[in-house]
Amino acid sequence: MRYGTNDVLHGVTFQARRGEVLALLGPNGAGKTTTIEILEGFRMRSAGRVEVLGTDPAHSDERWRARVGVVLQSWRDHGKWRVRELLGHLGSYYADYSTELIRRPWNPDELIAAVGLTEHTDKKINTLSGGQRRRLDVAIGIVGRPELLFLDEPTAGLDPQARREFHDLVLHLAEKQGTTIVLTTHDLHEAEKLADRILILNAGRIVADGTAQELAQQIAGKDEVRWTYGGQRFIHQPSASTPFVFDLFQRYGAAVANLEVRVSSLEDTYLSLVQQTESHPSRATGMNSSKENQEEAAR
Ligand SMILES: Nc1ncnc2c1ncn2[C@@H]1O[C@H](COP(=O)(O)OP(=O)(O)OP(=O)(O)O)[C@@H](O)[C@H]1O
Repeated sequence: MRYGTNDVLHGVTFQARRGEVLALLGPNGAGKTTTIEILEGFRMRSAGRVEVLGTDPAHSDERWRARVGVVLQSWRDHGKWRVRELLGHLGSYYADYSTELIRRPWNPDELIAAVGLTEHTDKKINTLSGGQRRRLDVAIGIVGRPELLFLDEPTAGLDPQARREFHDLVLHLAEKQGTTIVLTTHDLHEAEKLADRILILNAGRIVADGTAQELAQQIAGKDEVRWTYGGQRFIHQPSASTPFVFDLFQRYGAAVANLEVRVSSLEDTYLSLVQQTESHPSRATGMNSSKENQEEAAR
């Protein structure tokens, strides 16, 4: 993707599998929204090949659009409509695309309950709070029971309870309804909790691709063991913390006090990957762990 003379995506290559929750992480301006807008068919790419549900989104039709759900970063419209009225209306566009397997649209009352807006069914949209509005955005995105759902920072502005309910909804859609979900987020815990696979983008390049555990393994030796012995404080970063701690106790027994083992978190991995590729941009593709990407790099 190029804006004017500015290349903002460079060789971004990945695949989302059916029923998978894929999270795109990356600092501000990394290219997450641009990537998903290209996949949604909202933005024309400058070059490259894209296939979504078997179709190039740049040449998609209504039938394809009915199978895709989109929750944008912000969407302000229809302020005077009421919640149920708007969902009923938007849902009606999907009725023609109902199939034996996927009944479209989602019943408005069931959908409203699923996103936790039952108390606000008859409220005008411009009277909803920011978080209630975000729940409605999600309802609008899934009203057509999409096979593939794009969520751009879906939980920004949600309170902890709404966030948890939203997580349950995403897991339900993926596990029970087989919906493929591609989401962007700045919340690493959210990515870890929801995503089967995480892509980290930095400055328009994929710098990592794998499960949270695989990404953590790429940054080896980051566990931190802290303890005190004889009144002195020690900190060590062993390559494997369990044998290290075992050895520590074998040597010093109960004299080891205040023991803490801090296992490297996705946040550590993320920061480390982003910092490494900032100082050594050429390392970016080498950090890519997915098979497809390694094959792509080899080609
Ligand atoms: N319409 C546009 N014209 C020119 N440049 C753009 C346009 N939209 C985005 N960009 C640039 O493309 C790059 C990627 O932006 P994008 O919005 O995809 O990032 P992001 O990872 O989604 O960021 P954020 O986390 O802040 O939402 C940025 O450098 C941005 O300035």
